[in-house]
This record gives sequence, structure tokens and C-alpha cells, in this order.
Amino acid sequence: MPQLDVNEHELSPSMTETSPSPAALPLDSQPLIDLAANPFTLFEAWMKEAEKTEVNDPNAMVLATATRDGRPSARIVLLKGADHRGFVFYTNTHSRKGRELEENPHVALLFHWKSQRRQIRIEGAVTPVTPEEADAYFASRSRVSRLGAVASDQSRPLADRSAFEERLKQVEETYPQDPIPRPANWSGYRVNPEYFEFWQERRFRLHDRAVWARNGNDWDVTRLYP
Ligand SMILES: Cc1cc2nc3c(=O)[nH]c(=O)nc-3n(C[C@H](O)[C@H](O)[C@H](O)COP(=O)(O)O)c2cc1C
Ligand SMILES: Cc1ncc(COP(=O)(O)O)c(CN)c1O
Repeated sequence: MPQLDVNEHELSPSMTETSPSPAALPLDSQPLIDLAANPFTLFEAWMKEAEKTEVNDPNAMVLATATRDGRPSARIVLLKGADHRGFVFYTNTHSRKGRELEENPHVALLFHWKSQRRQIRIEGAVTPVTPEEADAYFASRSRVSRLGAVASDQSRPLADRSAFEERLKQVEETYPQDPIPRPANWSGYRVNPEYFEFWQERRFRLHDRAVWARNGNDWDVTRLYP
């Protein structure tokens, strides 16, 4: 596909203003997104590149949930598994997000990698991971993280930080040695994607966007205007 040759000299000064920080990667060094790609494979490729350049947590993603009547809320969680079945994160199921997911399983995920000047949007509904999967992931976490998961009533009011620290101490005394049982209200969710949008920054806001929307067993693939 021929690429637009943007000649700065033909643009008005206001159109040549770019964002203040220089790009880690030269803009437009990337080929256009390959519409023949499999979206899961493309996701994996972009994640691998982000792992090389992000300062921390390349697997951090915004998770947007909504109440039954559609009031949204968003927060960051870490992606802990990604394959053809979907995208997995772990949390306290009694947290605000957990309560919203109980009412409404539809979510949006958003990755933004500043170092890559890329974002990926994913939409779909969650299903709980199996207890075996949750047990295996919980057991892989550091001891203090596991104690914290037991001690924390995530998203509930905490009168005083010392109350939390006291609980943490009690949990530690209850489980002086491993294993620490996974709390029944700490588990994972798998987002089964219905929609992917890959976004790659290009010069002068002439970005490249490509969408994979699930259609039965297939994907409808389209580019979008930037
Ligand atoms: C980089 C980063 C990673 C996080 N990862 C998780 C996570 O994987 N699971 C989680 O429950 N909270 C995670 N948090 C905390 C959440 O953003 C949030 O504060 C918490 O889950 C409570 O959200 P809620 O009240 O909407 O349920 C993370 C926060 C940050 C900034
Ligand atoms: C409360 C909470 N739960 C879970 C996680 C997921 O990460 P990990 O299992 O690596 O602790 C995080 C990451 N910051 C977190 O803050």
C-alpha cells in the first residue's frame, strides 16, 4: 500500500507542531498494521516490544467496568495471562471492580505504551478463571503479597492504616509457614475479546488504527480513520 509522503514544507506552521518529547522510536518507522495478522499474535508481538522499552509494568492495563445501569469506573490491573482464550487478571472479587463485574460482565481493557507510542483497546465479557488456575497463580506470588491478599478488604473503608497492619500481623501469625490458603474472594477473571483495536502513532496525528471485531468464529477486520 503506498504511504502518504507528508512534506513539512507544504503544511502550515500550526500543523507542523509535534508533541514536546521526542519519540523513543522515530514516528512512521513502523510499517502500517498488517490486517492479515491474527489479533492475538499481534498483541503478543506488541507486548514483547513493550517489554523491551517500558520503564516498568509493560503488562499494566486499564480495566474499565460498569454498574448494571452503565456507570463506568476504571483502574489499572496487571495482565497475568494471555492466550487464545483471553486476557487474565487477578483481584479481590469483593472489591468495587468485583462487585461491578458481578452485575455486569462487560469490560474494556486498555494498554498504553508511551515508549512505543502505541495503544491497544480490547472489549469483551469476563468469566471467572477456574479455582485450580487461581490457586496456581496465588501460590506463585510472594509470601507478603499472599498475606496482604488475605488481610485486605480491598476497596472497603479503612479507618486507620494501623488497623490494616494489625490484621497483616494476625494473618502472619495464623500462617507462620506456607502454604497460605487462597481466600475464597481472591481470584482471577478472563476477558474473552470481542473487539481489538490496535493504534500506532504516526506523524502529524495521522495515526494508524486497525480493528478486529468478532463475527461468529471469524474476525471482521477494518482500518479506522485516525
Ligand atoms: C501498576 C498497577 C498495577 C495494579 N495491579 C493490580 C492487580 O493486578 N489487581 C488488583 O486487584 N489491583 C491492582 N492494582 C490496584 C488497582 O488499580 C486498584 O486500586 C484496586 O484493584 C482497587 O480497585 P477497585 O476499588 O476499583 O476494585 C494495580 C495498580 C497499579 C497502579
Ligand atoms: C492489590 C494488587 N493485587 C494484585 C496485583 C497483581 O500483581 P501481583 O500478583 O504480581 O502482585 C497488584 C499489582 N500491583 C496489586 O496491587
